[in-house]
Amino acid sequence: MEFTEVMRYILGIAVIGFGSIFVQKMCRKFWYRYKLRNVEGPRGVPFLGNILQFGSNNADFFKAMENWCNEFREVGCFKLFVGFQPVVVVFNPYDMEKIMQDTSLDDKGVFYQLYVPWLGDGLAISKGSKWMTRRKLLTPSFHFSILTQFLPTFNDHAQALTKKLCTLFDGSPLDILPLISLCSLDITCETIMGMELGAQKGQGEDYVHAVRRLGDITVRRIQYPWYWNEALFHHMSIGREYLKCLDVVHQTTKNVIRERKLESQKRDQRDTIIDDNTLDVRKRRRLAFLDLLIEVQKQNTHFTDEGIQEEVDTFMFAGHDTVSASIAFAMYFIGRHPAVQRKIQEELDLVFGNDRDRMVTKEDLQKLDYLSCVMKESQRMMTAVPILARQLETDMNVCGTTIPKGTSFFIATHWLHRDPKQFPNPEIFDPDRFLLSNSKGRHNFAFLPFSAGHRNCLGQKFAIMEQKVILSTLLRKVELMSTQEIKDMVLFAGPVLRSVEGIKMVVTSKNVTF
Ligand code: HEM
Repeated sequence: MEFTEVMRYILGIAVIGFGSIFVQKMCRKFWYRYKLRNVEGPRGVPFLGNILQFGSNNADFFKAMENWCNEFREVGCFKLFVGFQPVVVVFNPYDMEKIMQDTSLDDKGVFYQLYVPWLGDGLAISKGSKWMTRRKLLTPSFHFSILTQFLPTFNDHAQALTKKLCTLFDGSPLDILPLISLCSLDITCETIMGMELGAQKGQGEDYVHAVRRLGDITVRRIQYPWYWNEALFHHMSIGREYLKCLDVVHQTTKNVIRERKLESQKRDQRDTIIDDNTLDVRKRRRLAFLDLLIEVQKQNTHFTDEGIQEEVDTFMFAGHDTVSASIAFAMYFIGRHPAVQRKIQEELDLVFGNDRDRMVTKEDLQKLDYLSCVMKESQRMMTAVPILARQLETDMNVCGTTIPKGTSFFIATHWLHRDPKQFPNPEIFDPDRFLLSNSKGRHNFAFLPFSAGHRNCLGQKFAIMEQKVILSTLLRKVELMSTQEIKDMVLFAGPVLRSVEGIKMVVTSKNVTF
């Protein structure tokens, strides 16, 4: 056979191959369109679905979601097509309850697969027996009584942050988020990984930046199927940037693991903490999260280095980016509402008296009720993880119809939290709506900043404790003022909620010494 004939032959096979895949996908899409005919949604175009309406960046996508959620507010759900993939966006409490309580709905789906190069098949992404075994293993490390052992670490880094904010700020508005991220990264590294990173002292900025870019780029990939193929993606400029960031992040976590393993070997030699082969709960509790994984690996050869790496990457990310966004937005709202700031101050005066330096104790945490309401209201207005995803493995009855298996859900908690039936005047910041007396009659699934059900946030108590310690330390020493209007904030999810211009604030020290 001549060369041109061979080429023609190969080309023919390729055309038939791609053609049949294309026809198959089109038939599948028509089938989904038929099955989802009772769910309203914006009109898309053939092949691309609604992709062209997503705009050219993550902020445009967020705005498009906002407009659609407003348009379909009455029904509380709508459908989209991301290329050939059918998606139902849900943001009403009734369907939320069904989704969150269905323990068989375990698959985070095609979109979360794009997080795998970064987070591996760790706790946030895995499913089935792998997820269940790991969740069972790790849950005791997040019990309230264990977390209170971290209070000295929370306090130390909260005080370092306060000092930094007081010295850096000179009366002009500055973006507070980068400083809070470094503080939160220090806390995550020390409490979860058992290692001092020194991010507030200048280490780790490259890690924080790389995590941000990985998040932004992954959300971008979710919107555009032409970024989904790994091999092709790695040859694009955005893909090359992604790989560089991946390297920074994985090198950082590998170093942490290496150091802790060395430490563990030394400990074994000293034969102090772990003195037999049974990891009973009491002993687990004395171990940092990463040390626990290392000890488990010693006794279970199936638990590989890769297994440790994916959990470390998951917790390093989940533990710092969400918390720092939540704290920064809470500071923003406090800075915009002087009356709220005064009320917090009164509560702090009651709990701490004139003592602006005292460490926050677990008893203090339980007394800071108004601060809790402020944190909740801030999470309602600016939901740190604004959209979650799932994929149906069996048909499910939601949105008043049967949604066929294979459909993805976008669980849009940011817009769930703006339901005027559950939160009258949802655009008004009002912490009092979370007072016990004002919460009566509200649907149990109307407020889900940490998700709910079996896949809820494992770090919820950790996050609340960290936020309370940082805010109550900070607000005893500084006054906050936000100059930015909320309506001027351009928001985007990457995957944690952020503002394009950062969160600009004026921080004024209350004439205190450090
Ligand atoms: C304010 C801070 C935080 C918020 C708003 C938040 C929110 C969430 C949400 C909404 C989910 C569900 C994600 C999904 O279903 O796709 C989740 C899962 C998770 N979060 Fe958090 N989170 C926070 C802090 C933390 C912290 C501090 C840690 C750990 C130290 C953590 C660890 C996790 C893990 C491991 C999962 C996956 C749980 C599973 O699937 O079993 N989170 N978080």
